[in-house]
Amino acid sequence: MTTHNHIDNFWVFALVSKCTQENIDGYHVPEGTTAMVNMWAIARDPEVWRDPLEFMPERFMGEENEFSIFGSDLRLAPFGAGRRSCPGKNLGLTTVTFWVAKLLHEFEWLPLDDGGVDLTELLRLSCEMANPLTVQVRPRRELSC
Ligand code: HEM
Repeated sequence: MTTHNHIDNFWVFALVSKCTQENIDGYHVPEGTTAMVNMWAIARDPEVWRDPLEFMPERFMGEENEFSIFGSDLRLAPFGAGRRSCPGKNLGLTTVTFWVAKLLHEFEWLPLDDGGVDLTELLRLSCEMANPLTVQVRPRRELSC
């Protein structure tokens, strides 16, 4: 199913998950339909996020701008939502900074060419790098086993 509007997508998800009706915003949704949330579109919608294309990490700070990572605020759902949301979210949240710090601390990351990092996107089921980043990784110290 395609939707003409990403806000619709937002609501389609909420309604389909209740499985109570077949006609949503003029679209016929047959029973058993798998509905995907278009997070890419939601994240770029100025009706959902102020200046969506601006790099503003502070938008996620403070109570006023706080979003729920636990699935009740679908503007951002890094761990999914609802009953099948990620059971590892607390482990992920508490350890992801550690893993990134560990990788930077233990290894030197060198580009394979001088082309820089190409952030061109390739939108599939998730948003991938169109040209994968290839790097050479060198341990910063002798590894002991
Ligand atoms: C930053 C780290 C992580 C992110 C961003 C992440 C994200 C996700 C997402 C988006 C889903 C799909 C949820 C849905 O279908 O609505 C998922 C499912 C799942 N995740 Fe994670 N995850 C992370 C870490 C982990 C960890 C550390 C574990 C286990 C130790 C884990 C175990 C699972 C499992 C078992 C599912 C399937 C749940 C189900 O289908 O009922 N995840 N995760």
